[in-house]
This record gives sequence, C-alpha cells and structure tokens, in this order.
Amino acid sequence: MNIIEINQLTKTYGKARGIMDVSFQVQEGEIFGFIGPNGAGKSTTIRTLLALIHPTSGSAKIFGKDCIEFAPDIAKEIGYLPSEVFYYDNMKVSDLLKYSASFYKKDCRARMHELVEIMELDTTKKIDDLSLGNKKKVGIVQGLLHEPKLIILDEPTSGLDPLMQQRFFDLLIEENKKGATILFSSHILGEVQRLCDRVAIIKEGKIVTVEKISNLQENNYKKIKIEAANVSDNAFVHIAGVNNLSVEGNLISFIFKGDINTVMRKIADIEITNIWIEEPDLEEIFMHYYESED
Ligand SMILES: Nc1ncnc2c1ncn2[C@@H]1O[C@H](COP(=O)(O)OP(=O)(O)OP(=O)(O)O)[C@@H](O)[C@H]1O
Repeated sequence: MNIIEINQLTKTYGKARGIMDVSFQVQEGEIFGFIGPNGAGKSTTIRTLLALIHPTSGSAKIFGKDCIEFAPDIAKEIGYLPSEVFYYDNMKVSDLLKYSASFYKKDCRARMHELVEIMELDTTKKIDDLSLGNKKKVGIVQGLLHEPKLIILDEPTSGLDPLMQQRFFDLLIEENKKGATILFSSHILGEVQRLCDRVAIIKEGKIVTVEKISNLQENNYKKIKIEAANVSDNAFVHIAGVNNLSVEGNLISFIFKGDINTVMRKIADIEITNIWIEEPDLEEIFMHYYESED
C-alpha cells in the first residue's frame, strides 16, 4: 500500500520554478530518502504534501486521501520536522511540549517523557536560551510524541552533534520497526545511504530517478580505473554509458552504466598495466546524475 502518492505535482512561485511534474510513491513501512542539493525543491514538495502551500497543478495523496482536501485529518497521523524550527521564544520547553501534545486525542505523556530522556533535553529551559541543536531536539520530540504513522523529516540532522544524530537515527529505526513510514529529505548522501531503502533524486525541481539504494550502488554502475602508459581519454569518451571521465597522469577513471562488454572490448585494445573495477559510492553516482542530465 502506498502511504504517499505524488502525481505530477507542480508548484511555481510567480515566474520562479519551485517543482515541476514531481511524481513518486512511498510504500507503507519504507524509509524513503528524498535527496537533492539546496534549492532543488525538497521543501516545496514536502510543504505541498503538508498543505502548507497549495500546488499549481497535480495532486498528492497521503493514506489514500487528497493531501489538501483532507489536510486536518491527515495531520493527526503525521510527525513533521521542518528544516528550520521557529518557536515562541518566551515559552518553557515543557510548556511547548504539553501544548503540542494537547492537539492529539490520545495521551502522549509517557512517550513524550521517553523522548525527552533519549534526546537529553532540559525541559525547564526557555526556548530562547536553547542552542540551535537543542531547538532541533525540541522539534524531534514534538514531531514524534504522538507516535505518528508517517514521519516527514526535512533536513533533520542540521545542528545535531554526531552522538545525537546517531540517537535520532536509532529512534527513527525503532519507530520504523513499530510500523511508521518515513520520508527523509536531505542533501547529505551518507545519512540517506545509511538509513533509507529507496531514494528519489531531485534536481532543479524535477525528479531525476527513483531507485533502491542497493540498486544504485550494486547493480547498475561500475567505477573503472585503468593504468596505461600511452592512452588518452579519447578511447572512452564516445562510449555510451561512460560518465565522470577523468585522466590523471597514467590513470584514466570513469563511472560506467550499461553493457560491461562494450568497455571490456575497448580495454582489450589497449596495452594496460593495471585495472580496478569497483562499486562507486553514492556520492559518485549522484554526481553522475547531476552531470549527465545537464
Ligand atoms: N516562497 C518562495 N518564493 C519564491 N521562490 C521560492 C519560494 N520557496 C522556494 N522557492 C524556490 O523554489 C525552488 C525550490 O526551493 P526549495 O526550498 O523547495 O528547495 P530545497 O530542495 O528544499 O532546498 P533547501 O534545502 O535549500 O531548502 C528554489 O529555486 C527556491 O528559490
């Protein structure tokens, strides 16, 4: 079952591009990564899903319901952590959390206290006196205290130190095991690679690909490095599927996607001294998407 279903969603800000024709689905129980550089359109997509802004065209469903029409219903089952958290600075953390919990019918106190312990949050402080990282922790507790069915995270780790990041990830994995579906937006590949099952890559407002992380890494791409005394990149530049081609001294390297035999035949024509064929890491694959689509 699809928990999120996005169909040709477009949002323009006057003449400026927001997102164009964005479509993808997130299945129940998935941890789904949404990745792209700053300004690619991640927040615009998420804010449309949450009905914080309205789409110019296209539509999206959450739990099978239109996300604009049924926004208040849907909101009860969503935990959302925005990329930037703003609060009434004069409030005490404990009051803010109680206020947040009051929006839900169920009693959230037990889970709220657990989360406060896990994130080592001092609830006696005023929001105003908190560091950026501690404000983020408030957002995390606030987003998870009602044990939502769907957790939407927009760049959630900025400001958290590595220990807290790890705790937060453990928390997400725990929620996911209990049945929560997670949409995790980030521009940091490493964290998406660690946490997510599938990923949608967005560039300049458009989805470039939706793939399993394991597929991205293992099946389709090879990183090939060749050492040869007399060779230029001309030998490979015209082969379809060759990307990120670079030459440094006697070393030629590139990422290859396609029928490996075409490259092997080319290599057989060259006098080589060494060869390495490796799995590229996500960062290199990602670069390929960004360069080849230009
Ligand atoms: N309120 C707005 N008015 C005009 N343009 C906007 C507005 N909000 C976003 N945009 C534009 O829409 C595009 C997508 O921005 P968006 O914030 O969705 O990207 P993002 O991938 O979330 O990046 P970031 O991580 O920097 O937030 C950008 O070109 C941005 O300038």
